[in-house]
Formats: sequence, structure tokens, C-alpha cells
Amino acid sequence: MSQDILGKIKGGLIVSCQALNDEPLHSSYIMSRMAYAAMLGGAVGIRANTVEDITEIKKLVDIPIIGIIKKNYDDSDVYITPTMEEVDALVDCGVDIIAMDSTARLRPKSQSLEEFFSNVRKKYPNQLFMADCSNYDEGIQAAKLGFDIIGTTMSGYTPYTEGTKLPNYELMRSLVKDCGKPVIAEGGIWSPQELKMALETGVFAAVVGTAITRPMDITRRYVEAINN
Ligand SMILES: CC(=O)N[C@H](C=O)[C@@H](O)[C@H](O)[C@H](O)COP(=O)(O)O
Repeated sequence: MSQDILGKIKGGLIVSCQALNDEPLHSSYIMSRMAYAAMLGGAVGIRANTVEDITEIKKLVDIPIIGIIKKNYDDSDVYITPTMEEVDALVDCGVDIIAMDSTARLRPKSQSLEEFFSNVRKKYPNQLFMADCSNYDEGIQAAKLGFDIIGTTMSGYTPYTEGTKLPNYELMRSLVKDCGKPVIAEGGIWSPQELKMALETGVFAAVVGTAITRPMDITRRYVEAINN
């Protein structure tokens, strides 16, 4: 089963379809149509946020879904699937892969990733989990903890990686070489050429989000090109 899911996404493009409540396209209906368009365009998987969006997306697409729940807690900077509550909700709605922040930062209630993930794995031994990491050490650590997939998602988004040039090909390359798990490239891939370069590092698959599904940011890039 897990191997089937991995087989379906191998070597392909996963499209992230997300719009938070402060974004213009915030709507489960719109995200489901985005996902449908991505599937028709040839995406092998979808990455999506919230049970509501995932439920709508599942009505229209039959390719693997990487599910997350972004939630802010007062006592932690971790916001991608931070606690068991979000993991439970994602398992209940049925996603192929659950992704979660796997940085060195403490989760809510001062929980370490190690402590948290050992509980998660005990509770859900057969679920595929993806580790959203920001640097090499976190990727290696997540692989040791038993994550099934290692992602470069958080590179540039932790205080200690801020300013990193994206896409972070070097991180992709080094994790592919050393972590022993399938690596998913994610973060800052804007062009088809960059996607190709990411896959050439040896990663298992790659996620593109903003460049495909956030028209406000896409428009801004065009406008900046003529205003500078
Ligand atoms: C750092 C963080 O919270 N990243 C989020 C993770 O789910 C999304 O906002 C990104 O859109 C996604 O990772 C895809 O990356 P990009 O949009 O750069 O192609």
C-alpha cells in the first residue's frame, strides 16, 4: 500500500493547493478546482491544508494527497501539523501522506519532535509521514526517527535558515546522498527549469505551490519585473 503510493508520485510533480484565510483564493471549492486542474495538467500528487480543503479535493482527484493542517499555537513557532490533534484529524479524513514540521524547534507544550513523533508512530504504524525540514541535520534526524519521506519544505523559513537561496539544491543533493529515505524537494521552485534542476539532484519527487496556485504572488512577480 505505502509502496503503491510512493510508486505513483516517483519522479513527478506534486502541486500544493493552499490558500490560508487571509489569502484571496481562500475557499475549499477553489482549492478543489485548483487540484483538479493540476491533475489534468499531469500532476502526480496534491499537497493540501485543512480537512475542509482535503475533503473537497478528494471529490475531484484520485491522485495521492499529502495533507497538512496549519495551526498557530501561542507557545510555539511550529505551525505545520504541530500536535496530535491535527494528525488525528488528517488520519480521519484519509490522506495518503501526512506532512509535519520536523525542524529542531519545540512544538506546543515544549514537546520535542522526537517525543512527538514516537507517539505518532505508535498510534499510526502504517501511515506514511513526511518530515518538513529546514536543514541537513534535521533531515538526517527525521530519517532516524522513522519518517518515510524527507522534505526540504522549511529551508529558508526557520530563523537559522533565513535568507537561504531557494530552491535549495544543495540541501536536496546532500539529503539524497545521506538520509537513506525518499527526498521531496519543496520550497521556492518557480519555473519548469528549476523543477527539472530539482529532480536532477536525485530527489524522489518535487512540490510546486505558489508558482502554480497563488495568482496574487504570480502577478506580483510580473509587476515587479516591469517596475524595476
Ligand atoms: C514554509 C511553508 O509554510 N510552506 C508551506 C507548506 O505547506 C506552503 O505555504 C508552500 O506553498 C509549499 O511549501 C510549497 O512551496 P512553494 O509555494 O514555495 O512552491
